[in-house]
Amino acid sequence: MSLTAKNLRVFYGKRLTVDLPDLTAGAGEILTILGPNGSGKSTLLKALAGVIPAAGRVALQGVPIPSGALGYMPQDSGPFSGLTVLEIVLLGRLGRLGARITPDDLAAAEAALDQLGLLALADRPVGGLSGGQRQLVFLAQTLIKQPQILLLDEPTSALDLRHQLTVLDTVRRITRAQGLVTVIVLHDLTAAARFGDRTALLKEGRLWQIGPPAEVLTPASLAMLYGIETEILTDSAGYQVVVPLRAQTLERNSPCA
Ligand SMILES: Nc1ncnc2c1ncn2[C@@H]1O[C@H](COP(=O)(O)OP(=O)(O)OP(=O)(O)O)[C@@H](O)[C@H]1O
Repeated sequence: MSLTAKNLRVFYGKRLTVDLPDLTAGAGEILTILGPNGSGKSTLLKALAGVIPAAGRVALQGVPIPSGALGYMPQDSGPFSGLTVLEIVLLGRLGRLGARITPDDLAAAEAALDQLGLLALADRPVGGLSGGQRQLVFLAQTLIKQPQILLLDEPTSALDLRHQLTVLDTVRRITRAQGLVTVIVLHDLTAAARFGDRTALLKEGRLWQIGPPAEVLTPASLAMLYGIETEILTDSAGYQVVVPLRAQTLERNSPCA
């Protein structure tokens, strides 16, 4: 099973924001998407998820992605209702919920909450949670869909270090065990090196480099992409650790300037 995108192009007005001739991600693989602010990462993920208009073709095994096969977690999951954590997570099964919630639905929701350490919050209104807790709740909602394709936009941006590890470990375990195609937008280069099988570097909406993290996350590529000097170390498990040393001066015409 593989996810393919061919000639994917997204325009905001007249501006070509994402232009990707060819991108493939395989089953059991985690593809991380990296790039500076404004380089088009979220737009690419939205186009893959089909939530914004895009030219080109996105397919799972050669056919359009069935909606039930897709688990997409956007960067912002608000606005927040008065629904409880359990209710929000159950909404992830909306496509399968019948006229009533079955014991299976409840068991699946509780298992997803338990997996992310959220069971104690089950009856709390989601609007009263911290940003990190809400991020975990919406991840649980995405996972309970049991999708074949997992598209996660900065899923750990609000999380403390323990929860970052828990979430990325969980996502990796599920990806491997269930043969999911997982695409994650991240800003954390070290996390991308540790949890990604391949890394795609986006530059001004184009796929600038793609490959195993050890090949694409080099001081030279990071200097060109982000305008930073870095040192790349290796941790005791053999993963790269990217240490930012200093930033070069931003150019006036950089995408985020
Ligand atoms: N709805 C929109 N309408 C018009 N332009 C948009 C819209 N959303 C994003 N853009 C622009 O498209 C470009 C890419 O935005 P996108 O959010 O995809 O970048 P990103 O790489 O995810 O950035 P970040 O790292 O800051 O989240 C930016 O220049 C942004 O200003």
